[in-house]
Amino acid sequence: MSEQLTLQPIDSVTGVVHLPGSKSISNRALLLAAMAKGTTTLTNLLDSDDIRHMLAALQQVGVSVRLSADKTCCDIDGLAGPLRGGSECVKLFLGNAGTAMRPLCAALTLTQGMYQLTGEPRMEERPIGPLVDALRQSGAQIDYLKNDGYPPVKIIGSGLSGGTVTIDGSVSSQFLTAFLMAAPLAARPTTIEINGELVSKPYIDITLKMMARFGVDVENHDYQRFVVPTGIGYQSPGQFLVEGDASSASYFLAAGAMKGDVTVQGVGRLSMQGDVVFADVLAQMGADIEWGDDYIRARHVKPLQAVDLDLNAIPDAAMTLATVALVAQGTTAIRNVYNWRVKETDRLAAMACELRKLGAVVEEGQDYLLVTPVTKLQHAAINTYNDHRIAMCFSLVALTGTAVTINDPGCTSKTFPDYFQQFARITND
Ligand SMILES: O=C(O)C1=C[C@@H](OP(=O)(O)O)[C@@H](O)[C@H](O)C1
Ligand SMILES: C=C(OP(=O)(O)O)C(=O)O
Repeated sequence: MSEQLTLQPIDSVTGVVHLPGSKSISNRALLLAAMAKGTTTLTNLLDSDDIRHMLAALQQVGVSVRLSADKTCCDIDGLAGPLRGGSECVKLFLGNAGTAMRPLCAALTLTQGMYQLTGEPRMEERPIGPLVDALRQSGAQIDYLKNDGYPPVKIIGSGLSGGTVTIDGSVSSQFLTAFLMAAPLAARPTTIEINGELVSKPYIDITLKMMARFGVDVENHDYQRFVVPTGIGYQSPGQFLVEGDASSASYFLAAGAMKGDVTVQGVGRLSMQGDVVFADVLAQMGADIEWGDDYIRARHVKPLQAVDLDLNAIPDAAMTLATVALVAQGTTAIRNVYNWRVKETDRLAAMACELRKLGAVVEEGQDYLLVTPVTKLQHAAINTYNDHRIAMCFSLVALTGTAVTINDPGCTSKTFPDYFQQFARITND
């Protein structure tokens, strides 16, 4: 039987949490630094499974990386161009890291090598078809090794031609992010047209800001069309500080809003991550929120009220709202989150199932979740489906006056290996 962690009811939470580095920024920074001219020193790099997979893959394709003993500081000697393969087929295992699988799939088409990209069983159920379709329009040779539209894939690098391509933006923004980051090294400039409504838009802002930090400016025509120049190539910015992870911040901010006073250090009003607006959601519910340049403080000052929101822009932090809803007055609606179904697990089904075990009243729609609390929740053992965010979200149940058992708490290693230690540090019981 896998490990379990039982959290007893928590009276209140107080304290300051120094956030680990952002997953989204860490993996983008590593790949951009690898293709850039010059050496980049990354600080506050996240040390977690997703980043480990990206680092290992980069080392397998010719990138020299020097990691500090605590693995949060990293020097990367850029290749001043595409990654490198050998004459043999290189097998890259990428776990369940979407931010490694999708961007590397695009970047490796620029090389002259041959690669197989594989991952955990769940990765084989997470789509990659829209990205492969777009890359093929630019001349890439990619084959599916098992099921059409899904990893594992085989890439025969031969470069990207550039020109105009169309990409489906309705399932994951990571497909567009991946293409954008590869496009500056194509033979000609690329115009990317978006089919369907682009989801998770703020992640594209992260991509564009980071590409700009590495010297490449992309034209964004209202998230419908992007024009990427060639010929400039990526330039190392020298030093690059990775912001704290705004999705990881959501659990601590939620805890403060529910029952105490918590400050997260490492993200604030200057953040490039869309997920910081989760603090505005908490403010709308009645929490007192204070913004600094690189901190956010959340305080409970009165009972929280339910909200009804379209959270397509912040799919990861939106999950946190599902457990905050357990103490809000009224029915909380989390809308337009269809793509929860294609992430670490089917998150709409999983959240609905586990919230019901606690006694909450839940309606699961095709792309929404309605959560209505009950006066007294019941203790339950929460299945986490190998989904770090389910484990972290349900830790908040301990703030409702009910104990909660988290099955397989170690699954937080995807993005936040010591989450439960950090959570324990802010609890007063
Ligand atoms: O680009 C990124 O860094 C991410 C984009 C989002 O995915 P989708 O675009 O698939 O929603 C998010 O859920 C994921 O955790 C990280
Ligand atoms: C969806 C997530 O991960 P990935 O980067 O693998 O898509 C997540 O971290 O919630």
